[in-house]
Amino acid sequence: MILKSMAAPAADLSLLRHVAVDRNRIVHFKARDFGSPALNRSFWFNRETLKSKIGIKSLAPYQVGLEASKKSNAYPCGLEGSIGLDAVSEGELREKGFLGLRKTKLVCTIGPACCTMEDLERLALGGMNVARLNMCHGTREWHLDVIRKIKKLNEENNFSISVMIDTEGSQIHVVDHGSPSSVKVEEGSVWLFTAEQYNGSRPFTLKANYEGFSEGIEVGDELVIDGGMACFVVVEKTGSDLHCKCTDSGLFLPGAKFSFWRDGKLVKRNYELSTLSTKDWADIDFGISAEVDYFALSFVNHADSIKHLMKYLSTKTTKPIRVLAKIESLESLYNLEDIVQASDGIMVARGDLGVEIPLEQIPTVQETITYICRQLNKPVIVASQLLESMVEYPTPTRAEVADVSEAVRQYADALMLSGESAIGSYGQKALSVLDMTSSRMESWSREENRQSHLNHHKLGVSLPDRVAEQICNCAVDMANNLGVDAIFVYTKHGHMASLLSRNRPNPPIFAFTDNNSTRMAMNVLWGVIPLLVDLSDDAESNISKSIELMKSKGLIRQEDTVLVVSDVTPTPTTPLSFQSIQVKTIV
Ligand SMILES: Nc1ncnc2c1ncn2[C@@H]1O[C@H](COP(=O)(O)OP(=O)(O)O)[C@@H](O)[C@H]1O
Ligand SMILES: C=C(OP(=O)(O)O)C(=O)O
Ligand SMILES: [K+]
Ligand SMILES: [Mg+2]
Repeated sequence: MILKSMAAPAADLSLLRHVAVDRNRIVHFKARDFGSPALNRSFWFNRETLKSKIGIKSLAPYQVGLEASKKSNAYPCGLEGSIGLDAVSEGELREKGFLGLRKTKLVCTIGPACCTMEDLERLALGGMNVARLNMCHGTREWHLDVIRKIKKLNEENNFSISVMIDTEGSQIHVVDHGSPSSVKVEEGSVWLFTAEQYNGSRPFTLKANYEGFSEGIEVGDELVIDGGMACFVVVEKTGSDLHCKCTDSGLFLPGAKFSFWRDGKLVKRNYELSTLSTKDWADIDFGISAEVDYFALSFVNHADSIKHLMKYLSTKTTKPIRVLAKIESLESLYNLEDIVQASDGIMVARGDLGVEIPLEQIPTVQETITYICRQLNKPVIVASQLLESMVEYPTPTRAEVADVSEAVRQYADALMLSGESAIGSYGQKALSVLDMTSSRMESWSREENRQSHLNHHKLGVSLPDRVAEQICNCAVDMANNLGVDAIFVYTKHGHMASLLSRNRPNPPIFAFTDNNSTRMAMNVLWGVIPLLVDLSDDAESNISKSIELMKSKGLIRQEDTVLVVSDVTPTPTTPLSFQSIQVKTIV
């Protein structure tokens, strides 16, 4: 499939790394040099461009497919004005056509390395769908400033970037180890772990943030720093202080997290810490007043904390804010289905998960969580260390690219950057690596027809719910079998869009809504492109209006086929409302 290292005949193609053609007749060019923003991602050309640029002969095995293509995949520029589609999706659609739209959503953690207006704009143009603010770091003023910038960009540049607040949560960690940066730990050295105030004059002393940190811990227990950055054995316990001898040398990073192990199993100890601390509640209030779109709740152990927060939100604001549960503790894995059911979505927070479960279990746990989320129709974000080496280096390791590809192959809804964007020097490049890698894996999955192997647990209980679910399952089957260009759906709360997305269709799902919260919430749904439009009570007129608008902008064209899932408006003669699937060929 990949036509490797083609000798590029034209000078401006000399940077091409490889050329690939997929079965959708999309030709991908990859830049050799990530340094050029213009060549920083795959390119899609139509066959005319191909002929003139590199000579169609060199693509002989694919010529039939290319010639048979009923139209080029690139779209001409149309009229100005808004049709409720964000500028980035519109640009991508024009450049790449329907099948060129990336399905996997991208979340970027905003930190000091990417918080100017220009940085945020570049991330938006690079494909960021959601900006994540981690309340573990920075002040509320700093976060508010970022939120305001994002909202301004959304308004002025017609972007659609959602804002996510990620709570600090209650977790035991090191607050002071005597140095502002990392400290090397030598094998055999004995360290004092204490919750007491520590003046920094004693060497080998660490202060923990919670006085009960050593409750239930015994001499002989193993103490693991950050999931393996260094290991100790507890050699003495005096009061709540622990004297620990290093058995495996390594590093203490600022804010290092630690876990205790006995007989190869995690020692459970911090249940009494509530998932939401006093500071977290204040951060939640901050998020409500800043009108964010999602809360990601750290260290959720039980569904109750999600329900509690949702109830609180319903009394505090009329704007729906979606609540995502971060799966990052051993305890949460015991209650996984309940947590997934209770939340609006999940984040596989592999950073802290790796402190609580053995690292080799993370890939299978990730796959299980991703699977359960799709079964229960909840979006899932795979997070942490996807491209960790890019915090420092301009290219990822091969293994990191393989990790990203695996998450996409598992059909995760979204991928997240942490330090890569927050503090790294190559945040935009990291984003473009996610963009390229996910696009490539998505097209491979389509070629392999992998989504046909997805089988689904039945969700609906009531008849209307079961009907909606069946309509969406069948609609996706039809859309794939007919090879339609796009799916259109009209949705108030995003439910129908999510039921379509759950089936991971080949064509993109254009989800029209008149509710801005729904629009922003759909930014984490796989393959869904949200559009904010005025919707009337007349479903048929909504359909024709949206098709006409898209057509007038040159975004859909004659011969394009659209599969439309919509409600049918009740009339005096047919007072029942029901849903329909229609296939429309644009004339
Ligand atoms: N708002 C911020 N201010 C300063 N530094 C930040 C901010 N957000 C993130 N960072 C930095 O980026 C790193 C990676 O982000 P993240 O994964 O969210 O946090 P952590 O590593 O604490 O789990 C953090 O360790 C921190 O150094
Ligand atoms: C995403 C995570 O949470 P945080 O960065 O807040 O620790 C994680 O632990 O992987
Ligand atoms: K956090
Ligand atoms: Mg975490």
